[in-house]
Amino acid sequence: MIRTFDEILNKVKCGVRKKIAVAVAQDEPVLEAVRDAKNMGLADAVLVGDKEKIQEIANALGINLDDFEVIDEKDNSKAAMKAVELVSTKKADMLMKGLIDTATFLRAVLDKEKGLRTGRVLSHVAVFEVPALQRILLVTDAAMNIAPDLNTKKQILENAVKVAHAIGIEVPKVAPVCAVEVVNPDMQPTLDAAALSKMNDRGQIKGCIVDGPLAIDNALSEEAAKHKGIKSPVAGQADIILVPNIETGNVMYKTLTYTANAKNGGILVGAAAPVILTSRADSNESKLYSIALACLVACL
Ligand SMILES: CCCC(=O)OP(=O)(O)O
Repeated sequence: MIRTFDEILNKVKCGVRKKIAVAVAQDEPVLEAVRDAKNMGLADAVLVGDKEKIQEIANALGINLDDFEVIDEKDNSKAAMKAVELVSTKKADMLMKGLIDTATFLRAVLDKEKGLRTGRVLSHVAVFEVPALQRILLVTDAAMNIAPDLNTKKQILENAVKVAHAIGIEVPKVAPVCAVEVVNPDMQPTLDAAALSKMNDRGQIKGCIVDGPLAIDNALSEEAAKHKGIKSPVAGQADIILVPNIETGNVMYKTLTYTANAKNGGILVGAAAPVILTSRADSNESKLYSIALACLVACL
């Protein structure tokens, strides 16, 4: 069983160094992460952003910019578009969000002409190493889909299963979480959770075990499930938490990061290339883990 990001980093051995296009690269943790990814042989990077600021930060960190291509673009929207274009024209293999808000970054990713749309649902998959848990935990979707319907949730779930498989979780257990563990016709997420579970039973969703609705306590804790008398193949053992909406996902992401001492990484799946997407406030370590996840998915 995969328990740590160190194990995930050790798995990234597909041989070919990837190239990352970083949108708005003038940020300390971003530059530290791309430096470390380069030193570890994972990836090279093209840095798009304010060249003077990038140089200033690189000097302070002792990073030699000769090791990186730098494209000067001071406007954040244009820098994001330029980085996306590098990926869509195959000059880079993957895209990375730098010091730019998620909405502006995603506008470039979704640009109809130059963006990275594929026709599939794009969704965010966050991966956590939580000290209180004995396993790696995936949470989806904390950043992209605002209020997904059943069909979108199915595809979000499938994107997360793909990442779980890449990490080495062979048959991930998926908990579509809600506020209650029973189907309540007045609570749409419970209806969707039940439908996703039945779709999994009938082979419409493959490569995983889905069971819900579950609440977050009995998805994560066997004791809580036992105490509430819930019998489920997923209860207490969930590898993937499928949240009902972006608010739940984003709050869970930041709560785990800031109060549970969790390590995290995150990527967007379903685009024409892997997209490294963390919070601006996440650490350099978190951004490095996200690069590793993107490399793993790119090797599929
Ligand atoms: C995956 C989290 C996305 C997010 O909330 O980013 P920001 O904190 O930079 O807005």
